[in-house]
Amino acid sequence: MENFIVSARKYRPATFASVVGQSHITTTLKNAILNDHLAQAFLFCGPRGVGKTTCARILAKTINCHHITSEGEACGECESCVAFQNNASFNIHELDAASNNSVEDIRNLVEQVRYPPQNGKYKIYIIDEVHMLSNAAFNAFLKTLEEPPRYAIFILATTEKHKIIPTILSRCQIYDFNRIQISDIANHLASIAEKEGIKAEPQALHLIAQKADGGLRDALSMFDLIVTFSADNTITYQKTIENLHILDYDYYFRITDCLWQNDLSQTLLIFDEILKKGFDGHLFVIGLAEHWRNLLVSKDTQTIVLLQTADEIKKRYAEQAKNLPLSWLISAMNVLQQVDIQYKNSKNPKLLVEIALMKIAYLQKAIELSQIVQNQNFADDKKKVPTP
Ligand SMILES: Nc1ncnc2c1ncn2[C@@H]1O[C@H](COP(=O)(O)OP(=O)(O)OP(=O)(O)O)[C@@H](O)[C@H]1O
Ligand SMILES: [Zn+2]
Repeated sequence: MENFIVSARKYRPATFASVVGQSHITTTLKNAILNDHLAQAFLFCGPRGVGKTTCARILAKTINCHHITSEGEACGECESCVAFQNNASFNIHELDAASNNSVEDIRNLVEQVRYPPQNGKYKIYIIDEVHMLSNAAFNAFLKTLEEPPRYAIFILATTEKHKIIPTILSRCQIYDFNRIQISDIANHLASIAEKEGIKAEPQALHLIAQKADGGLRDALSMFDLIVTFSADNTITYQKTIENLHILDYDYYFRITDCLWQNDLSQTLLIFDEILKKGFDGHLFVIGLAEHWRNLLVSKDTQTIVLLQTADEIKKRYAEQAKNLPLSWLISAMNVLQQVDIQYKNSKNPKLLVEIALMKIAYLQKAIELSQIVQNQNFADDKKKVPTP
């Protein structure tokens, strides 16, 4: 049987151009390479799995390439590039500071820095999770970082920039990596699915992208998980919600319809069904609030761009949003927001949500009633004879 290679490894970008969603960084790096304006110490900051190590490796490969392209990319064919691609280059050293954070580990690294590269121009040292280095290790490293030999380049990476001491920060050029946009992740997954001959429903890929919360590595792991469970090489919406234990959008659409139509009993039954399926009540409240936020942005042709979901679902949002007045949506969201705040301290959170749903189910009646009262008062005022 063919060995299964996880997608995150198989599809690690080999060029700056194939890095998703970090063009502010890749463009700057390419320009620095083309203008021969490289810093000697970089700090790559940002959430997990967004391309920090990937960019560090591409940078390492590119600056040692013998035929850098006019776009600032490595040629991928020269001796140095081939060595990098086969993990056989002596010019790249990676240290995971999460597990090698002692003074000894850093001393070994500093010792290596003294030897110039035998082939190629630069030796690159990538120190991942650099915030995990012990204080003593940091101090042992500072001197080297301050006066590195000309051929040495350090790329420090961290998910927790605030833990990096100012003396290190001030010596590095700092690059902040973004969380990757849902649509960019979904498109990337779609292109991988195509290469792998996997049929994937766009809605399913959007769902994975949403759940990944901006991290491409996490998105790829979820993608692999669903493929593994799928006997027929397909990724459907249904399989995705089951595997990732996500509440089906359909519940939010249905409960919103019931609430708007004052159908309290159906609303409570749906909520009960959701809890019985093992979903958390608080997550349901947050999910419903998000659903209404999506309805709100769908009401306006300008804000609809803020709706990051598959086209099919977009149509459904637009359809539901059409029937719901803005005033109702805003009042309903206010009620829900109170539940969100009170949920954690409530002794009976289920009842808290039920009461909120009851209030919302009668919101329209309350709005109508207050309008009737207002109109009545207005009519009464008009009838009043002004006092002389
Ligand atoms: N921006 C991106 N574009 C394309 N693929 C990406 C990107 N970010 C992450 N990946 C995928 O996720 C894998 C892991 O990414 P990488 O190791 O570069 O993340 P990282 O930001 O260094 O994460 P960590 O902080 O956990 O070390 C890559 O092999 C690649 O498949
Ligand atoms: Zn090359």
